[in-house]
Amino acid sequence: MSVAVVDISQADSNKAAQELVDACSTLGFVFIEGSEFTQADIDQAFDLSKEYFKLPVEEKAEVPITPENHGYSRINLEVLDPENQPKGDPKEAFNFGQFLHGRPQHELPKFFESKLPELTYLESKCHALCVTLLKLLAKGLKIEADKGGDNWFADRHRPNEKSGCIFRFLYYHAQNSASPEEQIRAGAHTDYGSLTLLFQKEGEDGLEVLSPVTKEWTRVKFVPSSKPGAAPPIIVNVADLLSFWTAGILKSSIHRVRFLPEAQKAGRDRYSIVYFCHPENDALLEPVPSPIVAQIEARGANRSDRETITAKQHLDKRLAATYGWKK
Ligand SMILES: O=C(O)CCC(=O)C(=O)O
Ligand SMILES: [Fe+2]
Repeated sequence: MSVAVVDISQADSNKAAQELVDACSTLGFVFIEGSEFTQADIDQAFDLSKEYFKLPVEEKAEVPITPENHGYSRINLEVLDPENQPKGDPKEAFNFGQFLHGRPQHELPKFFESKLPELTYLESKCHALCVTLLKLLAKGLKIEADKGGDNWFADRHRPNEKSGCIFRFLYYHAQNSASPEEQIRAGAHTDYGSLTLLFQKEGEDGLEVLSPVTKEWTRVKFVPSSKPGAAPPIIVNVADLLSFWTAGILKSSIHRVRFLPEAQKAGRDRYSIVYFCHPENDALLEPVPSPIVAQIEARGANRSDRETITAKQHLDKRLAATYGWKK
């Protein structure tokens, strides 16, 4: 099963909405073309990330990761798949919490303090793209106009309301071991929020999705840009809350990062950049008023007798499991 490419700049927004819902309800991963991102934006983001990871560890670790999931995560700290990967993932990361009034609401290493305008620009562009996609998804799910219509998800993702959104730089070190478990760089997992944007570089593939349709691992290969100056198509995946909200119609698929033996042998590094979009903390995870979702609900999914929790309550539970924080 290959990953569909959806052009969100096409004139017929109903067609784009339908294509997006089709991709999100089958593989749960899709390439988005026609966004506002330029190649220069992407280059700027990766340059910043590389400069940071090159710093001495004391400088990177000026702000270590907190239970809120903000800060520097050293190699092997994150355990995404504890059963198969008890040692943790061989990767480093820096997570920026939601940007409000031009900065994340937590301390930053000095290096990032000096880069706030660039970081704010990139983060807000990521959030804006997620809102555009959430509007298309609401359109494709035919959410009733008098219940919020195309804005139903967007109204629960307002940029200035507190949320668990995370902008993340990732660095997978070269590690030239051929053992199969060392090829797995990010253990199999699903994402916690509503939608995830993923930027990867040409020649640094590695992402694999477990297709809910074929039950096989599918490689998400880099797709080059088709328009000069535009960013290459951006990988977007459905995360847990959007799946929960739609009674499983949109698929939050299991994925992982695995280096192929060639990349492993060549001792190649990999950098990726991820934006985890989350709903506002107080958003209730109640079923969306879509006739398509209602049909599934009638068959028993997301039963209404289940307690309705908020996005924040859901996130706290997931983080406690991933980093082993005792809550
Ligand atoms: O680095 C990647 O390509 C994927 C990372 C990922 O899935 C995650 O951080 O949740
Ligand atoms: Fe992920």
